[in-house]
Amino acid sequence: MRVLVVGAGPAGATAALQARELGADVTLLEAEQVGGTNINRGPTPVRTLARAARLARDWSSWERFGLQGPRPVPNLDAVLANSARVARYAHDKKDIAGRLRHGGIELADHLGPVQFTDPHTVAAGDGRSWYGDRVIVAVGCRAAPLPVPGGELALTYLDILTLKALPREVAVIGGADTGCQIASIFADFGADVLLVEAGPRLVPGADASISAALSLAFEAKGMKVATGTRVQALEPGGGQVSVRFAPGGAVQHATAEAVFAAVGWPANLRDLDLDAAGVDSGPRAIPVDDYLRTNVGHIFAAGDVNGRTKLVQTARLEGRTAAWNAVRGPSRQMAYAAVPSGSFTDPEYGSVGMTEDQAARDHESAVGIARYDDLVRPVADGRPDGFCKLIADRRTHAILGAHVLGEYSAETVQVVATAMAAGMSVEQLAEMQFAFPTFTEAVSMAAQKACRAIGIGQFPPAWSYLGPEE
Ligand SMILES: Cc1cc2nc3c(=O)[nH]c(=O)nc-3n(C[C@H](O)[C@H](O)[C@H](O)COP(=O)(O)OP(=O)(O)OC[C@H]3O[C@@H](n4cnc5c(N)ncnc54)[C@H](O)[C@@H]3O)c2cc1C
Ligand SMILES: NC(=O)c1ccc[n+]([C@@H]2O[C@H](COP(=O)([O-])OP(=O)(O)OC[C@H]3O[C@@H](n4cnc5c(N)ncnc54)[C@H](O)[C@@H]3O)[C@@H](O)[C@H]2O)c1
Repeated sequence: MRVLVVGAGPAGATAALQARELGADVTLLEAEQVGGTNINRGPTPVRTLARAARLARDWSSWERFGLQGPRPVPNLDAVLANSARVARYAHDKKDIAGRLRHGGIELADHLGPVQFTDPHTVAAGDGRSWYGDRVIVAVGCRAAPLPVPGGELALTYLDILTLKALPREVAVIGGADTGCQIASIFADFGADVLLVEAGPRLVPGADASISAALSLAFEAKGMKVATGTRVQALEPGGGQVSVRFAPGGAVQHATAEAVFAAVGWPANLRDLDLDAAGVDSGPRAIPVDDYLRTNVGHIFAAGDVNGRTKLVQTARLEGRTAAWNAVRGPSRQMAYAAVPSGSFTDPEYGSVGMTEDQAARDHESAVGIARYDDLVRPVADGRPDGFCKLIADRRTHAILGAHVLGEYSAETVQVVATAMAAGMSVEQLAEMQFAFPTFTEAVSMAAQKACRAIGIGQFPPAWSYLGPEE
């Protein structure tokens, strides 16, 4: 069997490896460089940048720890070179392309966008074409343009990696995961930051408690946050960009040296010519069934392109699942109940499973909240602002979700994700030992509190908790 995989990000590269492992002849076609958004442009270099910004900001806490010294000054060229170094690591040190080829996968990269010419054939601009008995589309997404007058003046996350100087005033439009990340990085580098989100709260898909706490934390470090207001226009003037928006209905103009838009993440469908393959798509994604099949049975769509969850870890698992179903027939379904995710904003946030509002729709739920300042480690590390909220079903005691704001959020929710995947009950989680002193102890405390709310388990208040019980 011949399997064609289009796009070599985490979804496509994993799909190719899995299909090859199952014995298929595999061709992997990539417009640019193996690694996709993940390694080349998005999480990997931007996370490295966030680390530099965070180190710069940590200077403000030195005094509390009895340390003295001048404020560090970012050398932007060196900061960006380090981000590029980490992104290159996967290519230079791990040699992903070499390993794919060594594993027997025919890899054709730097092709420019390829397109369908019929339901089994994909062609590149140089005239070459490839046949597949099965085709896995894994072309990912891109930053949406800002659809307002002057929208072309806005930069995107891609432009951060080629900046020539750190802007002193930054406006970020779109306050979901990408926008919050960009805003937080520039704030930590010392810029004045305005963050504008059309929805009623930052990160509209997050648990409401995370959105509220994140807004407060951003404002506490000097950022301006405007929610419930859509940017209406951008205008140039005097080397700056003026941003028009209308919080509460009254029109306001803010100026910034640099404006970044993070207003959506539609799929890379433009160049694919899906019509030639008979594949139905919406404007932003290719719909798939639980086996990741499109409406055309032998064509699958994995990763961001199918619009389900837009995360690296899901892209990888969807790549494996699509390849399995392509080679062995539709026998593996995707499940999304325990997908952990986390941001590298300052403060970080992370989540897994249902939000409290979602849980309340179908469950009689109980909530346990552990505050970071009730634990030793966050206080010792000078990061006492944060919490872990754990949601459980009162009747079945199943763990429904967890939401964490503060240091190491993504690592902390991973513990809960593992417990959920293992089918543990909330009391089993509450009985577990957690290493001391760690941030993950928040999970233990939140689970014990959820048990107390349900009325199970007879847990005493944690011995180190000295304040009044809520
Ligand atoms: C700034 C930023 C930060 C992020 N941070 C995180 C994070 O911390 N954690 C997380 O889990 N996720 C994060 N994400 C999301 C993550 O990058 C994506 O979910 C992930 O990369 C999706 O993998 P994919 O394989 O579906 O697509 P991609 O990684 O986008 O790969 C798709 C590949 O297809 C290629 N391609 C496109 N069109 C064609 C064509 N016509 N022909 C051939 N090839 C084509 C592209 O060149 C690309 O290499 C972040 C995204 C951004 C933008
Ligand atoms: N750390 C992570 O895991 C991470 C980081 C970045 C992105 N991602 C993923 O990538 C995907 C894309 O995220 P994203 O944040 O780029 O896009 P998004 O589509 O999730 O959010 C875009 C935001 O822009 C707002 N918006 C749209 N038009 C606006 C306007 N005119 N004015 C003000 N606000 C406006 C929307 O209300 C929305 O909240 C998401 O699924 C996300 O989970 C993950």
